[in-house]
Amino acid sequence: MAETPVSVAIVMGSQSDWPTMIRAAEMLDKLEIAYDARIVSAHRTPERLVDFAKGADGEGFKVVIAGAGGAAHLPGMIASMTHLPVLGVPVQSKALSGQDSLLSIVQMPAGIPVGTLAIGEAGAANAGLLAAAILATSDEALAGRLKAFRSEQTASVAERPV
Ligand SMILES: Nc1c(C(=O)O)ncn1[C@@H]1O[C@H](COP(=O)(O)O)[C@@H](O)[C@H]1O
Repeated sequence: MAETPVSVAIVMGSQSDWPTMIRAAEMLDKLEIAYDARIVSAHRTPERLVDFAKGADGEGFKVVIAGAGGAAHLPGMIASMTHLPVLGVPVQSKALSGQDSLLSIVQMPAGIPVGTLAIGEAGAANAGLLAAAILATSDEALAGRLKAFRSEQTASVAERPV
């Protein structure tokens, strides 16, 4: 059987971002999308960042999910070096509760977009779902799994709280 191509890269600025970014990974697992998770930092590993961003297309990735906290330059720097869609997840920082992460990711200059999600775990989960939605535009089986996920979610919401 042919191996599933690894179509999503999940990158994060630090190991400490993983408890947030694992929510994206869990969503991709649920939808049977193969991914590779890596630590890449614009600040601490600049050469790794350049190699990753310039090589992402060649590696076969179709979507990049990039999470970072604080002075979160990672998603924008990746976006500057690849034409692949980049989904930015603002990781909740201790000092400013992720407001810093959000503003540094969302305020991109026109010309280099980063699709910015909400702060924290909900944003990471939605980044996984948005990556799935992008891939589903050219993958009918995945579109079916995404629709099934939505239906199950709808069915799981009770009509009354008690
Ligand atoms: N924002 C960035 C970048 C970057 O943007 O390249 N690299 C690391 N970081 C962030 O620094 C925070 C603290 O990192 P540590 O916990 O390792 O001190 C993390 O949320 C990480 O994403």
